Amino acid sequence: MDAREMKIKAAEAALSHVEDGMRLGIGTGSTADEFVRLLAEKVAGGFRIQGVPTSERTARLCLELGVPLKSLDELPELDLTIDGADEIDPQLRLIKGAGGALLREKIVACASARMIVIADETKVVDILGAFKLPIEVNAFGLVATRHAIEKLAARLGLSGDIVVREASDGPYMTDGGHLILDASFGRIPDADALSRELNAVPGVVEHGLFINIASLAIIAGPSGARVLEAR
Ligand SMILES: O=C[C@H](O)[C@H](O)[C@H](O)COP(=O)(O)O
Repeated sequence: MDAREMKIKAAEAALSHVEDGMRLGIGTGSTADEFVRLLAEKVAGGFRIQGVPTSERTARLCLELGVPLKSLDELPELDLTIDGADEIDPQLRLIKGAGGALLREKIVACASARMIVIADETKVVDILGAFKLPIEVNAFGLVATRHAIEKLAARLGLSGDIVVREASDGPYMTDGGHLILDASFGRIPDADALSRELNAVPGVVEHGLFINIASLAIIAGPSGARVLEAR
C-alpha cells in the first residue's frame, strides 16, 4: 500500500463516523483532501452534511466537488471535525500546520464537539518535535516576536532555527494574512508548557501544537486502519 492508499484508508474509516445531517469541520492537507473526495461521493448519493472548511484550499475543493459549505459564523457549533496532522503522540497531542492552515484548523476543531485525526503511520511519534513546529505570527514586530520565542524556548531547554516560511514569490502568507515561523526545536519533552508559553507571546497569532483537542486518531498502515485513543 503506498502513502496515498494509506491516506484513503484512514479517510474511509473516518467517514463511518460522519452521520447524515451533521455539521462538519473539514480539514486541510493531502489526507483531508482524500476525505473530501470520499465525502463528495456520499453527498452525490444523497447524504446531507453542512461543511465548514478550514482553509481556502479546502473550500475550493469542496465547491468543485459539490460538498455543501457554510461559514463558521453561520454554524458556530459543529458536531465533528475531521483533519490530518503532521505528528501525533500517544496522548493525541498534535503538530499541525505544514499546509499553513493551523489557525483556522484550531478554531474549527475547538468549535466542534469532537475532532478525529486521520493520518498514515509515519505521523505517529513518541515525542513531538521531529517535525518543524509552525507558529503563525503577525508581520508587525516579526523580529521582536521571534526573539521572544527564542527566549521562552531557551527557558524550556529548547533550541534550534526559527525561520520565516517562504513561498515561491516571497514570504508565505496564511489565509488570515499572517506569516509563519517554522521552529526546528527537535524533541519537545513538555509540549503543554511550550503551548502555554507561546500563547502568551504578543505577536503570536496561533501555533501548531494541538493539545487536548483531538478525541480519536485513525491511523492507516500497510495492513489497514487502526484507532488510537488518548493514553
Ligand atoms: O496546515 C495544514 C494541516 O495542519 C494539515 O492537516 C497537516 O499538515 C497534514 O497534512 P497532510 O495530510 O498533507 O500530511
